[in-house]
Amino acid sequence: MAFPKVNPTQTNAWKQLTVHAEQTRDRQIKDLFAQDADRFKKFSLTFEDILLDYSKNNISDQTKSLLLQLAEESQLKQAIEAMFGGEAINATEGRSVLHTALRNRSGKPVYSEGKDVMLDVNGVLAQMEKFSNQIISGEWKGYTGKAITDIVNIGIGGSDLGPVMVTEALKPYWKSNMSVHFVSNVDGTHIVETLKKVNPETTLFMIASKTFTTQETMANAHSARNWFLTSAKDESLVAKHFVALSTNAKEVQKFGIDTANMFGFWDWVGGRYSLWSAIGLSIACTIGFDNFKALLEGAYAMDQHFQTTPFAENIPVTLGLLGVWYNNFFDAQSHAILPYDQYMHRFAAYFQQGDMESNGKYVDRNGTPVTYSTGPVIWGEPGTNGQHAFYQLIHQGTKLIPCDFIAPAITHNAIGNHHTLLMSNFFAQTEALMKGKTEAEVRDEFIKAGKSETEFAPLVPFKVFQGNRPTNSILVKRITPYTLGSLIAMYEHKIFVQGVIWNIYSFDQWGVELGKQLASKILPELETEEEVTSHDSSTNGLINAFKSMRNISK
Ligand SMILES: O=P(O)(O)OC[C@H]1O[C@](O)(CO)[C@@H](O)[C@@H]1O
Repeated sequence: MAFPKVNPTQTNAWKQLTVHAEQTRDRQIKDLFAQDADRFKKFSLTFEDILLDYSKNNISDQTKSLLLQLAEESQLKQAIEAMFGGEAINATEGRSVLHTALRNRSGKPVYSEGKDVMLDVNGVLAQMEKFSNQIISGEWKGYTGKAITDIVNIGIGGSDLGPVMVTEALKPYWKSNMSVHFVSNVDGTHIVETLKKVNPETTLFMIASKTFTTQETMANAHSARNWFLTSAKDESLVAKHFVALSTNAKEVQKFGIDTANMFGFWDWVGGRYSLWSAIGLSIACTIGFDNFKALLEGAYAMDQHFQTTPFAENIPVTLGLLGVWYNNFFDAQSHAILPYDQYMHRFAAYFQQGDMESNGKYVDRNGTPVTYSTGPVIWGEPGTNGQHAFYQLIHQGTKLIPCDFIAPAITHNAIGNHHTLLMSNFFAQTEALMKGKTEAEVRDEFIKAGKSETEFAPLVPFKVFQGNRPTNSILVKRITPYTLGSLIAMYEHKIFVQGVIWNIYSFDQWGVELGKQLASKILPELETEEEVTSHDSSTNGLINAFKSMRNISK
């Protein structure tokens, strides 16, 4: 049975949190530390090699217990059971949500609306294992008998961002004879620039698309096929160089890929949750199947933690509730993800889709517009680059931006003292954001530097930091396939927790449809030279200006 639809604002916890937020708005996090020597111990959690320190937040025991009460009143427990139990919780698409089944390493069945899906899941994993071994060992040959050296994954959104993020994050695990490239944008530049780097004799194209109808992906796939055939000349050779990762066998066949070269998945895998499925084939062929399996295992371990750990010690639940606290009671509009690990440079971009496509909804599960704020804007860049770009606003701007700082204790590249330098910044930033710098401290600094009152007085206000900016620190031992799997699953479940509390459907994405519909209406209009009059004056004006600009003879 589906979990109940609870309007969060009608819960007792929400009402109490509203009052509590008013009373604690000006509370200083640094004072909370001064009052409690055990604060770090109290507000940090460990899971295997992951430490979450959430003590640098504007929370007390009372805040935590009210947030936990909100989770209870929102029926989060039932919602978690409904998801893992394969209920059709993606109601607007009539589907269950079972990316967790893709990494179920328990050997136990998982049911999607009554049917065990594990036979199919394990079947595709076996197919991926065999294939990735053939590619990496060089046993799979291209049309001139040479081994594959380059993989080009053609996909967009969830069929691109996950594989890009994971292959980048796990670069130290790449097999030495293999390179991977990603083409997503329909802008011809993306495919053209990629094709310049590869050789048709040694390149394998993975056409990654759940639906196999996505305009961008199909356009890129056709261009890649034409480019390949210019060299190979013979259509039958496509089989050696093109595979499909999809749920849609009919469209795969229509494109000309033999279904023997198709790696399937199912409609209960959301695009933005699909890197664990056949969509992860580019990952498996780059880091090897053993490492891909470790990624799944790390995610499975986090799934277990999420499913079985009491909410008070549950990492995704804690992160989700903290996000709700700032989003709904402090008007925070965005949330920054800041990995202090260069390899994780696409992590924030990955969760931009993961979070914003999931929780960017203004209609609740009853079909009624919500009266409260839902998903935040997710953004971020790796430290320390972000420090020299946008941290100014986080430290001294007018907006509250809760941040997650993520860093490994052990680097994959121990060169000089780089990692110690990096980590000193990691620790300093969260301390600075929390403590700030008072006027008295600023004045004291000037005085110690020998400056006179008349010299420094005008500068004082600019050098004050209010502090009290909340952060989570996520410290991991090392970024391994296993730990990365756990971290990704951690954020996936955080998103789920928030979607449940906001009473929205986190697993559909109707908001991307309107633009697609209008683009397909405009496309034929761009293919003629006729003046366009069917739109508003701005759109007409722009289209007509474009037509005249592109016409070089005019
Ligand atoms: O895998 P497909 O079907 O090509 O879809 C790609 C992406 O398009 C979307 O449907 C909408 O942007 C995403 O949810 C999805 O990840």
